[in-house]
Amino acid sequence: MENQDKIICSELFQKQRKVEVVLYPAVLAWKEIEKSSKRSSGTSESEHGQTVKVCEIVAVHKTEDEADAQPRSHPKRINQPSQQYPHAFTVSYVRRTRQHLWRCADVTFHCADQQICEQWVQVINEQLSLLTNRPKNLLVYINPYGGKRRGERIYEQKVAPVFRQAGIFTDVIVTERANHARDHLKMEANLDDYDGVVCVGGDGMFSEILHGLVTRIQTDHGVDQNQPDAELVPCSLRIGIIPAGSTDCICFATQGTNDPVTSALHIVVGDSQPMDVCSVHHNGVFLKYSVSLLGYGFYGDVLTDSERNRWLGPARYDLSGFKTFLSHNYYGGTVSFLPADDNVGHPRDKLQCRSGCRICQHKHSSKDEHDEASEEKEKPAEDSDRGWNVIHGKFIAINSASMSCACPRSPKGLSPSAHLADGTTDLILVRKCSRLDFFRHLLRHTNNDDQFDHWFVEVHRVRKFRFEPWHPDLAPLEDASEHPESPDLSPISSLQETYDDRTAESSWNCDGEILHHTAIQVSVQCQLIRLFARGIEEQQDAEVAV
Ligand SMILES: CCCCCCCCCCCCC/C=C/[C@@H](O)[C@H](COP(=O)(O)O)NC(=O)CCCCC
Ligand SMILES: Nc1ncnc2c1ncn2[C@@H]1O[C@H](COP(=O)(O)OP(=O)(O)O)[C@@H](O)[C@H]1O
Ligand SMILES: [Ca+2]
Repeated sequence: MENQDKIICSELFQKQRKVEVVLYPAVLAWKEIEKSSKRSSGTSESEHGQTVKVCEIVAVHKTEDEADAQPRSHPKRINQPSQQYPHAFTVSYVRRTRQHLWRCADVTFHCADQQICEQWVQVINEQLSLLTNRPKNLLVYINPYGGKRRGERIYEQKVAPVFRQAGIFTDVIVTERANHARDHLKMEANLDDYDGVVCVGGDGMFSEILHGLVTRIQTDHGVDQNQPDAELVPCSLRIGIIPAGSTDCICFATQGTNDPVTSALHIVVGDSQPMDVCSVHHNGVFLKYSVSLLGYGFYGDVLTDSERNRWLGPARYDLSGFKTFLSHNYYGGTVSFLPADDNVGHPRDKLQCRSGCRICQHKHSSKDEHDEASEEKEKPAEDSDRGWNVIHGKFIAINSASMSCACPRSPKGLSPSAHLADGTTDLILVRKCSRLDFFRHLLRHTNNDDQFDHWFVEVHRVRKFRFEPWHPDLAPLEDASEHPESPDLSPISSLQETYDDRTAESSWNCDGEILHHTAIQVSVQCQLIRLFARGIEEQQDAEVAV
């Protein structure tokens, strides 16, 4: 960096070392300039200094407390250089640790001159105030009931201190009932007062915030959500997720971890990650939005069963997962889908969506999308099915993953290469197969093997899809698509005897909420919302240059 780029440069004192500290427009850098004679480690002086991106500085403050201002390792020594440097300021910044975890680290610089100390604090604060993407006012909703019921404690102990340190003002609402947050956002909240909304809870709680916010924006703009082809208005407020639920898939899949402090820091630095939203309709009536999993069959049944055991907390999913696996139900139906264009890749191309993903950035301009939508509306009725594929079959699971759906149970997720903001969803069809085969498929969600590499699994990247369960009277007696060489070798097939796949229906799991209709039409709304996140960072991005 050139000399003229320097905003301020001083010789200061840090941990018994004299350092040259320089603030550039985008970077704070410090480097030892004089080897301390008192250093006991005997290690050679570091050639390279340390740097922190200005956009990752959380706060700077004058270190008022004497104890903080003095280096702590040698409190009794007199004639320490620290005595010549009685003034100090502390810079708090984002430090990356393992596995996408972020922590707030402090570095304290000591100076001889009070004015220089104050000048540093002022100049760094001025640089921070230029970062216009940082939120100043947030509306926080806490679900005290989700996950292990620790939402309030997590917020008070881990998140509120970080917001305070960063000077963020918050209005906090602890919900008193299901849909409290949704209704408040829809009808009461004065959205102009805030730069973002924070959700403390799991995927179900996120779904409440999503519905409240998206519905409010559409109402304010006179958009009718019941029209499946309506052009929805994107939300200007970003949403932050503090994970305090049972699966926390939306948080995990957008930042690589479900850690509350990491989430708080992504909010503080003002990250922005666009995200697709699926709109779900039944016969032209709006049902729900979904951002992660829409699952019929296995994941619908797991969710239905798990709600009866909510008292078990997150473990309810393990119990219900096991029971649902044993019951080995399958469901007849017809799936139709509109494939995505080739330029968004394929679910098996192993191109994972990461921070700054090129596929997501390549999204069609809004104009193109608008033209496409109008074109579709103008088509004559007999053409409206053009380009659609239709599959009839018996399915153990029909999953639509609009993002990877990575979570602690499955760190690579249901569709490891799904993208957060490409305007598509990955439609995974798991046909009727043996229990052992289905077990192998499930197991592959937890290791490096390809979960799509089975004869009974197919996956398509789509922009829209529809599902129609087989009507009992109209259902074909045999499904021609079944694999002839893979009979169900289940040792406990007696469990199946009373199960009639011609009449049975499952339910849809929509981001952890049950849908009350089985026949649905789904359409992906490209980049309808934005999160305080940046996608999962590649390992080299994660290293702070030193
Ligand atoms: C032999 C071991 C097999 C293990 C297979 C595990 C596969 C797990 C894939 C999980 C995908 C989860 C997708 C996200 C769903 C959530 O939206 C939903 C609600 O979350 P929350 O509100 O935080 O409770 N969670 C679920 O539906 C739970 C699915 C658990 C399945 C075992
Ligand atoms: N105060 C409350 N009392 C009861 N239920 C609530 C409350 N606030 C939110 N909910 C509901 O709790 C459900 C689960 O919330 P969530 O935070 O996703 O936890 P989990 O991940 O454990 O399912 C959601 O359906 C949400 O609507
Ligand atoms: Ca997507």
